[in-house]
Amino acid sequence: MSSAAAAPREAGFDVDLVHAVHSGPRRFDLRLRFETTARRTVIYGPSGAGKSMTLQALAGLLRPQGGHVRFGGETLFDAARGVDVPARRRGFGYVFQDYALFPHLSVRQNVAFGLQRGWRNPSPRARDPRVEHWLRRVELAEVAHQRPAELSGGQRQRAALARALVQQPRALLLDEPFSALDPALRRRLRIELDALLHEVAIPVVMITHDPEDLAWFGEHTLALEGGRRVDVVAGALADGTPPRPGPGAPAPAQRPLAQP
Ligand SMILES: Nc1ncnc2c1ncn2[C@@H]1O[C@H](COP(=O)(O)OP(=O)(O)OP(=O)(O)O)[C@@H](O)[C@H]1O
Repeated sequence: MSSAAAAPREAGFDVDLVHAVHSGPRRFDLRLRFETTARRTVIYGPSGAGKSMTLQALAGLLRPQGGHVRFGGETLFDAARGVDVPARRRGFGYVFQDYALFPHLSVRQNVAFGLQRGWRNPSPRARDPRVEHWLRRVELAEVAHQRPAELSGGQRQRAALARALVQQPRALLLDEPFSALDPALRRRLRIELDALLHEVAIPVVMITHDPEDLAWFGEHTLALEGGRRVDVVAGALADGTPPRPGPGAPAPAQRPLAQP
């Protein structure tokens, strides 16, 4: 269904970030270089490591002071050459930590917003087949008329994913996708997300501080601390598979999309 599914398998990131921020006497320096062609890259580290800054730089939501961001050989940002492709034109889906759904819009309008070019609200009466497809796919068709406040935490996450995926992104950027959920729900939603990612088959970069996310999704892991890559963070390896398998996770092919 998506052009994203046709993305070349070798499509990957080549990233070199140099960025410093100051807050009073405190200074934080991000110096991060990595390349990945993995389907699932997890940037893992404690609070304040620079994970959000990194993800925002990939998305085009933050303009680093130096370095470059390339995807599939295309330069999206290059400080030296003055290249900075706007976020909208990078072709990435972004799911925010708190999902950033519009509270005054229905679920259907929120998903349709992913297709908008401007800031006008999508019509509540419009029925775009791409929107309807994703509402069905993430099992939100029944609640499509409801507002985000009337959804469960899991449904809100699925609405945010649908809004990101409806635009047929060539990669998906996930900011701590489970942190807003209680622990019992996290496991179920990891299974759901895993199944969805298998289906859309586009590269995913996830940032997290949760070792369980690493175990589930860390095909390629970058451990980050104090704005730098490190070899080990809380038992995770810096450049490869996490040290232990998922928590009794079934094989991917057996993982169903859980019911709401
Ligand atoms: N606009 C800013 N001004 C000053 N300092 C900032 C700014 N944005 C981020 N920082 C600092 O930069 C560092 C990295 O922030 P970042 O949000 O990337 O961390 P993180 O790893 O995503 O943390 P968390 O897991 O808590 O979200 C932190 O020390 C933060 O306080």
